Amino acid sequence: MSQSGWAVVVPVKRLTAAKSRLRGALPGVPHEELALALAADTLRAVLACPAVAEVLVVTDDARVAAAARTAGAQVRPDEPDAGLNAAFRHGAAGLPPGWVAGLTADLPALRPAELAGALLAARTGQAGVRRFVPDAPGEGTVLLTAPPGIALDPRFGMGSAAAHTASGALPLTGDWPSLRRDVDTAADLAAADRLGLGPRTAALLAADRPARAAG
Ligand SMILES: Nc1nc2c(ncn2[C@@H]2O[C@H](COP(=O)(O)OP(=O)(O)OP(=O)(O)O)[C@@H](O)[C@H]2O)c(=O)[nH]1
Ligand SMILES: C=C(OP(=O)(O)O)C(=O)O
Repeated sequence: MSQSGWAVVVPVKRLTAAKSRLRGALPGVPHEELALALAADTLRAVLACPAVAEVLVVTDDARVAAAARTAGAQVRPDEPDAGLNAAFRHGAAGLPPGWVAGLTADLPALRPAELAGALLAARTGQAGVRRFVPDAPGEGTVLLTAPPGIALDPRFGMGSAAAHTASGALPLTGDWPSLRRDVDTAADLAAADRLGLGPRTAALLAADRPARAAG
């Protein structure tokens, strides 16, 4: 990895269990295909971001792992298999010293330039502190960053924006709608569609159109 580039840790749950709140959003598409497409479009954007030197996917899902490797990411097993924050810690622990970010894998509208903008803001703000980008509603977190020598210390989960603030991280409040648009529900997916979806998720929405029209 280059001295100046970011290492980005992206955990992805097993597709059979992932994105349960989204189940049924596309009635004509198997749920696992939708969960895979969300992650693949997220990874595509991260890998296309010029500020990113290395992408580390933490997953136990064989299809996600294969797609991630093909796209150019590294893959680590989901150890100790103790949830999202443990997966972030595991991924970050295997990285050389440097700027580290943790990003959720449910950002199918993500634009590389918006991620680059947030990562730049994280580096140019107050020195020595963790920074985070809240999700669109403002209660969750999509991106958490740590400077060299500072642990990522992830507090993702319900109410994570408040948890990250309480842990000493500072919010980044730039205009990055595609970064903030995580997809948990059918309404979120529609909002991401309005922003402009990545190609894998867009193709599934197009394929599902007859099923939705019939329903
Ligand atoms: N590796 C790994 N990734 C996880 C785990 N839990 C969540 N993630 C990932 O973290 C991101 C944000 O998680 P959530 O929005 O809670 O996703 P989710 O658990 O798949 O969704 P729901 O079932 O609807 O709660 C998604 O990209 C998930 O794939 C986990 O235990 N291990
Ligand atoms: C994981 C998070 O939430 P959600 O499950 O809503 O994506 C979070 O915002 O930290």
